[in-house]
Amino acid sequence: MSNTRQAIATAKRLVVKVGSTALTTAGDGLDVSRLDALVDAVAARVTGGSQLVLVSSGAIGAGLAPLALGTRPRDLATQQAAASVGQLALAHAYAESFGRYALTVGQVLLTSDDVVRRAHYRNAERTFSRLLALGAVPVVNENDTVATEEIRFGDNDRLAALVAHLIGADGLVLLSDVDALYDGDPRDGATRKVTEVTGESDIEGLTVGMSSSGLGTGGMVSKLAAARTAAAAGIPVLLAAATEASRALAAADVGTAFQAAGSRLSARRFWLGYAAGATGRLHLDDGAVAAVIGRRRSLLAAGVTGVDGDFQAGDVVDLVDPAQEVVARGVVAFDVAELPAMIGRSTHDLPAEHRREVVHADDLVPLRRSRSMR
Ligand SMILES: Nc1ncnc2c1ncn2[C@@H]1O[C@H](COP(=O)(O)OP(=O)(O)O)[C@@H](O)[C@H]1O
Ligand SMILES: N[C@@H](CCC(=O)OP(=O)(O)O)C(=O)O
Repeated sequence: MSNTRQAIATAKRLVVKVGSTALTTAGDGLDVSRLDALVDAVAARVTGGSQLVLVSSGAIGAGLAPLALGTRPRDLATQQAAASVGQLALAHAYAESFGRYALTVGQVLLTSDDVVRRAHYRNAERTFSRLLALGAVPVVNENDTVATEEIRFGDNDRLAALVAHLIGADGLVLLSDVDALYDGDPRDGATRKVTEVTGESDIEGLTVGMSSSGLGTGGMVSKLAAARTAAAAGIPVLLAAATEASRALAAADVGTAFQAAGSRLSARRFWLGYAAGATGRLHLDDGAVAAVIGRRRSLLAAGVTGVDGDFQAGDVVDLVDPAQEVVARGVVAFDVAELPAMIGRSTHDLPAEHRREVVHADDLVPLRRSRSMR
């Protein structure tokens, strides 16, 4: 049994995310028997003393049949209408199902603003901690009915990773219709199951694709990204089939386990690296990349080769290497209009009011993949 599976089996605080494909079918909408089976597994952990947040997709899928929509709509307005109908059905089904165990559920519908803006992030944190302290099971989804194309998370895998860090979870379980990560899309024939991911070398060269069902959104791409985000932030992750939820929550040898990086990122650094929205980009030369990523130094104007976007001092920006890969994120100390006159110049050549770091090391989170997973 891996350490990761053991950590999840004994986690005191846990986030479990279930995908649309595990709960709904296009023709029939919500499948209450599958939902009940999931709740059986989850309720066992809660009655056993764990605090658990359930992130559940399925609102759009559950709204299709009642609205006589045959397949998942492509346009946002119809998706929002389906989610409006489906979320009610979903919340009702969860309340009934957890009720079998005398457990109370609380619905939490989040938009990306609730985590992207730091003050809202803290507010969401308080809501979760109060609900958990009161013994309720928070059931989370994106607030699809009001989310516009621009502000959407779009996939609940990322939302689940963000919530896991937000509540200080000791584990994240991603449940889907597929039972593990494979080295290629299992629909394409012979593939090898990946059971343990301990670092980048375990996922290099994998072919990771989109959803097969037409109901799910991000496919394995978003699951892998979410698993890596959580693991990099110090949270062990297990990806498994929803039909094996009980076993997955009890350390059985199922699914793909993602080992957590040694240390847990602080709430502020996690928010900065993974939750905040970047409003611009700073382009770095190789020397600056080495200083910022390798030696964890502040970014100086001398190593910046270009800027784009529309940002002000205090905003979050992406730091991009010469190959255009985002290697870090940080809080920029200057407005976009101030930087063109400064870039490429040594700090001592700059006027006194500009003689400081462009991004201070304390406000910078490296994202480049190294031996550990980021
Ligand atoms: N390398 C891979 N390993 C496993 N599944 C993959 C891979 N590439 C693509 N997939 C597809 O991803 C799907 C799961 O994603 P999705 O349908 O979005 O699930 P959910 O609704 O649970 O979020 C699987 O059904 C599978 O067809
Ligand atoms: N918020 C949407 C689901 C979005 C989503 O991520 O779906 P999935 O890929 O099935 O987890 C809904 O409830 O229909």
